[in-house]
Amino acid sequence: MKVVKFGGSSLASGAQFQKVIEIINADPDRRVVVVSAPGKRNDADTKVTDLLIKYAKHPDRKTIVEEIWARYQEIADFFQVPAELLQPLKSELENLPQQNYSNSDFLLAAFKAHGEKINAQLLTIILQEQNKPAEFFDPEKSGLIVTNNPHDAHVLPQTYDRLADFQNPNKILVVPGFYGRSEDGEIATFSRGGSDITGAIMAKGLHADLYENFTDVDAVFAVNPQLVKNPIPIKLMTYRELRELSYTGFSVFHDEALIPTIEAQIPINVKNTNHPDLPGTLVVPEKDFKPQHTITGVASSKHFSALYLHRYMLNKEVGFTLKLLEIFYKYNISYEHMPSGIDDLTVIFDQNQFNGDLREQMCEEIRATLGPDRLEWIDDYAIIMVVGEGMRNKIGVLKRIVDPLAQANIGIHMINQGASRISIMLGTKQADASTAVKKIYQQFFESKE
Ligand SMILES: Nc1ncnc2c1ncn2[C@@H]1O[C@H](COP(=O)(O)OP(=O)(O)O)[C@@H](O)[C@H]1O
Ligand SMILES: N[C@@H](CC(=O)OP(=O)(O)O)C(=O)O
Repeated sequence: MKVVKFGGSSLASGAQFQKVIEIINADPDRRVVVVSAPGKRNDADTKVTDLLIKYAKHPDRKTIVEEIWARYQEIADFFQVPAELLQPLKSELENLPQQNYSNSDFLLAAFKAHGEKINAQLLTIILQEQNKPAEFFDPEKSGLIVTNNPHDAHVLPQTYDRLADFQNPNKILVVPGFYGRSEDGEIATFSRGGSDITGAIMAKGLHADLYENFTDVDAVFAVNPQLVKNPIPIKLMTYRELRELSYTGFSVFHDEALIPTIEAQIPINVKNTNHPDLPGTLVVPEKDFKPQHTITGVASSKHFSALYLHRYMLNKEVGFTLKLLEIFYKYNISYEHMPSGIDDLTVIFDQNQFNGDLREQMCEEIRATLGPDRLEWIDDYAIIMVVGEGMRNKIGVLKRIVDPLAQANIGIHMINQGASRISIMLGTKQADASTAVKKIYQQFFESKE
């Protein structure tokens, strides 16, 4: 059995829905279909999820509801869905402001989730009208239970016990991606792009043989195709390679979605809805992989800040890092990386965690508690990740990475090699990140060296 997930770009219009239905029909093993909300039809378009966020903020603006509904109506018209079958979906959208929510964050989460919920119900209706045994899977009623974080929920283990009950070889289960029911009974979404996570949860919970993730590109490429024209497609890669690259900017697959598939050792096939006959990218466990290139891919992410701390004899001081981590814990801040020297420590954070004067307060407490000789906050921080199982045991890889950066006059603030045996992480200024990625890609995939 295969779980298939279709991203927003694959479901952005009636014509795209038609391709999706052909893909489902082409393989009887495709029995669990996870859908995103309608995405962009062109560069100037707006994703339905973003329209729903606007709607949540201005629930009395009729024009926004009309704009959202028009997206679904266009799809329904393409398939000539009878109006009476659509009315309940339209009412569900219109009645969102009248429902009860425990606070404004859960209200926003519920509005966002309805992009997927209405799309899944619509696809179910269209398939049923075509005499297919489609059934809507309701994450709230069916027990896709997640933590109480309204916009960054995580699946809870009890979900997997319940999902096993949904195995049915005679049905096509249509599942809205992106959300679940929180422990307290409200809708909570995963982080943006999180329908990939739902697909992975369903694949693990229903013991799929393969998780097919359909999107709008032919494969996962060795570099973001928005940075380099026609980059080489990756045919085969490992879970951990994709996880490191997704984490650092390969937005084609959500980094958290790797976890359930790794736990269940289910291969992932990233494919293009517009060219379903192409093989796409197959993501597999390390045991099934033999590297073809020294590096598999290179990515960058620019949303980081760094805290630099200097204190002589740091290496001899028992409990320094413990106290620092306690302060992060108190302020509910997670950190991404912590490279250190004998008297120095750099802590790299996701910038998006710091609102208002939180950063100032936290730094003040660090000063007061730890008395560093120097404390510096660096807002302009990007991370470049060079990833490849093939880098292990190869001599001179670091030289090949840093040479083109030196030639391009790009300063490197940090290098972290060894923690993850299959990646080298570099810190640069945000303005240098894209050029650095292009130069590294050229070095490994275009130069003859
Ligand atoms: N290395 C990469 N390989 C392929 N696509 C990438 C890569 N890095 C970023 N992307 C972007 O990811 C996009 C697909 O992801 P996304 O927009 O989330 O699709 P979907 O709507 O299917 O969920 C592509 O259109 C591409 O611009
Ligand atoms: N619709 C949600 C979830 C999602 O996964 O979307 P997409 O498959 O279009 O990336 C979002 O925009 O974040």
